[in-house]
Amino acid sequence: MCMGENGRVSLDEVAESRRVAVLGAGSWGTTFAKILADGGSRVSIWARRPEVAREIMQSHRNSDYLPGINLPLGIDASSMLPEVLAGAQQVYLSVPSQSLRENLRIVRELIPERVPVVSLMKGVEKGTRYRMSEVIAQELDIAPERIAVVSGPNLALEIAKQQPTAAVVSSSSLETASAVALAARNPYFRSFVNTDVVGTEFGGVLKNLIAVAIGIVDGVGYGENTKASIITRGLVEMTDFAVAFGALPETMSGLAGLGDLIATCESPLSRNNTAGRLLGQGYDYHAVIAQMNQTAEGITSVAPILELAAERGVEMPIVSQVAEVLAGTLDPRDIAPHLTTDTDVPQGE
Ligand SMILES: NC(=O)C1=CN([C@@H]2O[C@H](COP(=O)(O)OP(=O)(O)OC[C@H]3O[C@@H](n4cnc5c(N)ncnc54)[C@H](OP(=O)(O)O)[C@@H]3O)[C@@H](O)[C@H]2O)C=CC1
Ligand SMILES: O=C(CO)COP(=O)(O)O
Repeated sequence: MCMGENGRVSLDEVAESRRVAVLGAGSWGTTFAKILADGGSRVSIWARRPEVAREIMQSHRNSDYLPGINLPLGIDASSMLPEVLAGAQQVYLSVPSQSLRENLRIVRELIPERVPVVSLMKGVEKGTRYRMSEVIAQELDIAPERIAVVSGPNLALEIAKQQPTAAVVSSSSLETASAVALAARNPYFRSFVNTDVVGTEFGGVLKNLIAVAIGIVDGVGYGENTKASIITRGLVEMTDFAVAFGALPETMSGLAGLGDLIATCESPLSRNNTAGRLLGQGYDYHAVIAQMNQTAEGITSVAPILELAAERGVEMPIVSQVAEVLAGTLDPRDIAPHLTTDTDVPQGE
C-alpha cells in the first residue's frame, strides 16, 4: 500500500489497493459491483453462467439483467469461484436467499480468512427461518463481527443509471460496517452505518411483503387511499415484528425500513410489486412464478415470516392476507388488511 502526503495513507490510495469479490451476477450483484468499482475498488464478480461472465468481460454489459447499462472497466467476471475469490479483501453475496446455504457450502474453503462477508440479500430461509446473516455465520462458522448486511431503498436499475441513493450497512462491529461503507460509496451512492443488524435485515425482508400487498391492490384496480393505508399500517406491522425480535424502532423509520418500503411499493421496477400486481390481476401462484424471470423474495418469505410472527405473538394482518391470496383462499378483490373485522374500534396511528 502506498503512502500519501505526510506519510499518511489517503482514502483514494486505500481504495486503489482494495480488491473485492461479488458472488451473484443478477441485477443487484452486478449493480453492486458497479457501485464498488465506481468507489475505486477492483471488483471480481462471479456469474454462475459462463456466458454472463464472458459478456461482462468482453462487452462490459450484463444484458440479461441490466439492459442498456455500461459497466465500469474495473470489473472482472468469471464463472470460476477460486479465480473470483482469490485475494478478495471483502466478499459480497447476492444470490437468491433460498440458494445461499448451498452456495456457501461450495465456497466455504475459498473465502479468505478474516475478511468481511457482506449480505446484499433480502430474504429469510424457508424451513429454518434464519436471516441471511445467520445462515452465513452458521455455514462459514465465523463470528458475527465479520458479517455485515446492506439494505435500503435500492432498486437496482435506478442505481445502475447512477441516480443518487443511500443505504445502510449494518454489523455488530462498527469497524466492519465502516470498512464496508467506505468501499460501498461513490458520488451517487452513500452508505450509512449502524449496529442494528436485526432491524436492518428484517426491514429489507418485510417491505417486500408489503410491496406484494400493494401490487395486489394495484392489480385489482384500487387507488391511492387503499395503498396509502396499507403502506402506513404496513410500517406498523413491520415495526411490531422487528421490535419483537430485538430491532430498534428507529431503524424501521429509517432507510432500511420506511425508505425501502416507499421505494418498493411505489416502483413498477420492483419484482415483489410486480408479482403482487399479477396476483391482483387474477393469475394464480404458479402462473406468477412462471412469469417472473427475476427473484421476488417476498413470495418465499411470507411463510417463514408468519411462522416467526406466530412464535412471538405478533399480529400481521397484511402479510396474512398476502399469504391467503397466494394460497388461493382469498379473492384479491376482498383484500383489505387495513380494515379491522373486530367489533372494537381499533387504536392506532
Ligand atoms: N434487484 C434489486 O433491485 C435488489 C435486490 N436485492 C436482493 O438481492 C438478492 C439477489 O437479487 P437479484 O440480483 O435482484 O436477483 P436476480 O434474479 O436479478 O439475479 C439472481 C442471480 O442469482 C443467480 N442464481 C439464481 N439461482 C441461483 C442458485 N441456485 N445458485 C447460485 N446463483 C443463483 C442468477 O444466475 P442465473 O442468471 O444463472 O439464473 C443471477 O445471477 C435478493 O435477495 C434481492 O432481494 C436487494 C436490493 C436491490
Ligand atoms: O430491494 C429492492 C429495492 O430496495 C428491490 O425490490 P424488488 O426485489 O421487489 O425488485
